[in-house]
Amino acid sequence: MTGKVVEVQNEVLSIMDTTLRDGEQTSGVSFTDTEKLSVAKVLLESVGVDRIEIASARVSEGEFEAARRIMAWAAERGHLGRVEILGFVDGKISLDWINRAGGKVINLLCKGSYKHVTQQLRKTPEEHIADIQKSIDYAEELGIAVNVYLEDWSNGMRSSRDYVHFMISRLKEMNIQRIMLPDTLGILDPDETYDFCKEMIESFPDVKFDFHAHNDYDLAIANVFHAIKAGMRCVHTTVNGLGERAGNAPLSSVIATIKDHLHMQTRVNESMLNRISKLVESFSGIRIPTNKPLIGEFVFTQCSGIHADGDNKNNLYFNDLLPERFGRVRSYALGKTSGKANIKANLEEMGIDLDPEALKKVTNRIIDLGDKKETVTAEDLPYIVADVLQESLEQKIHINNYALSHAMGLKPSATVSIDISGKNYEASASGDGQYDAFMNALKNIYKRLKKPFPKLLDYSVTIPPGGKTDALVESVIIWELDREFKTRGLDPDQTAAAIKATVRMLNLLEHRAEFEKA
Ligand SMILES: CC(=O)SCCNC(=O)CCNC(=O)[C@H](O)C(C)(C)COP(=O)(O)OP(=O)(O)OC[C@H]1O[C@@H](n2cnc3c(N)ncnc32)[C@H](O)[C@@H]1OP(=O)(O)O
Repeated sequence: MTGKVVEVQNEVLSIMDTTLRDGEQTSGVSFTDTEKLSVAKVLLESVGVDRIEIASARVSEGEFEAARRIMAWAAERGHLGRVEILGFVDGKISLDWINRAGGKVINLLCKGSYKHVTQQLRKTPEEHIADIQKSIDYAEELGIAVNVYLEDWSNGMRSSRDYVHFMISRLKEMNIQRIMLPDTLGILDPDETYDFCKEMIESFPDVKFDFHAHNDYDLAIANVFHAIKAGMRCVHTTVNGLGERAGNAPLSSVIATIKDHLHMQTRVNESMLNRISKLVESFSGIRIPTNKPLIGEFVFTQCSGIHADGDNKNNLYFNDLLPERFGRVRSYALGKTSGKANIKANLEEMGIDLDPEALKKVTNRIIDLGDKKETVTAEDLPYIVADVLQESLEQKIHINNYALSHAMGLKPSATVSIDISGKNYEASASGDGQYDAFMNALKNIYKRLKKPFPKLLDYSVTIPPGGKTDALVESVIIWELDREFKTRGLDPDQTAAAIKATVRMLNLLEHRAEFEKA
């Protein structure tokens, strides 16, 4: 244990997640209405953020349909006040759009800097206030609640502070729930964030403020931290930090920072953060970097042997950031920096017990492979062990033959003949692609034999840089059967590489069953 005594404050901070509005403003990202509805459901009901922003008014028919479906669901589930839509100061246009979609809260995009109001809208501040008042009056008629974004507020605080004060002193007299302060271009540093937020809170103690960070200097999390220190009680996030340019403050990091560094609470269920990250990764097509805090593939993987050794000795490297909190598990990487403790942990996980001499030999072989830039995965271990110990790990499963067909206008098909422990089995199937057809044929055989077949979770193909079409292609497939595991295949042909990774998986399952029996 750290031994640090911290006082957890009872006040609960609130989170407004804008993955479905600002997050979708990531270049190349566009969610379908069904994807938006799924993310909205998980965010509000499983993750437990307080509010979500789901769309900008006027954007498109698709955006309207998504907003309409989410609002219909929110009405059924009693969440209407938690779902917000950004709208513009454009008379009745945005409000009518939101009303037709069933929306009950508009986040009205107003100007937070003198430059923006005078140069973009070409209005005086008084004219802008008058237009905002008209929107608010119309919102009231429609029964729509209003929050106000002061767009470009951070720039406004630097270059036209009087204008910002003028706006808020007028807005606070209007029928507005919250004023949302965005660092629209991500220009702030933590000290400025603190000072600007403090100034707002001290000057307008009765106003409810939100702080909205952007990550252009990689300071979004630090700025959120300082905004809360200055007294902000609601911050905006996006899942995986999606958002325009460098993105917004990532939900998972904000939640962990609030809990572990500010010792405050939110209503968010930490154990769901990994799930929502994966969902948004798959819907957005934006891969999570492997080293992205809390949600990246390798952030709970110890690479250094010394750390693994310390974990075995009274948990010497304990810290608050336990993977289990976020629905994840710690793993130990294999490579040239893994010592025997790392390797032992992996072997134990697979049920393999080696004497110290054998363990040393296996460790040296893994270090050798790492030096040659080879990727070593836990699933390679039985092969390395067998090789080093000069036993050959029997290949129980061989592909005898396969034929794949791909013809324009016809569904791809595959015929597979496979040898399992000396017996031949054959099956044919069609699929969406040649590999899919191959997998369907294999699954038919496994179904017939009543053998478990893992779920394919992820499939990635890497070709060496340079675009040589005859070069080796590496296919890495992530499977799930009780737990996740990974296999690789190398071949100049992409489908053949995937088939090799699949055969390796089948053999591993056979050996795993044996290890588990032993
Ligand atoms: C900080 C943020 O992230 S805010 C994000 C806001 N969201 C979006 O912009 C995404 C969706 N936007 C859109 O689909 C489009 O921009 C639309 C539908 C809103 C408007 O489209 P268009 O009519 O083609 O205008 P365009 O996209 O060029 O926007 C510029 C116009 O918006 C006006 N404008 C800018 N800010 C605002 C505002 N807050 N309220 C009202 N009008 C505004 C500009 O003055 C300009 O008007 P002008 O053409 O009369 O000079």
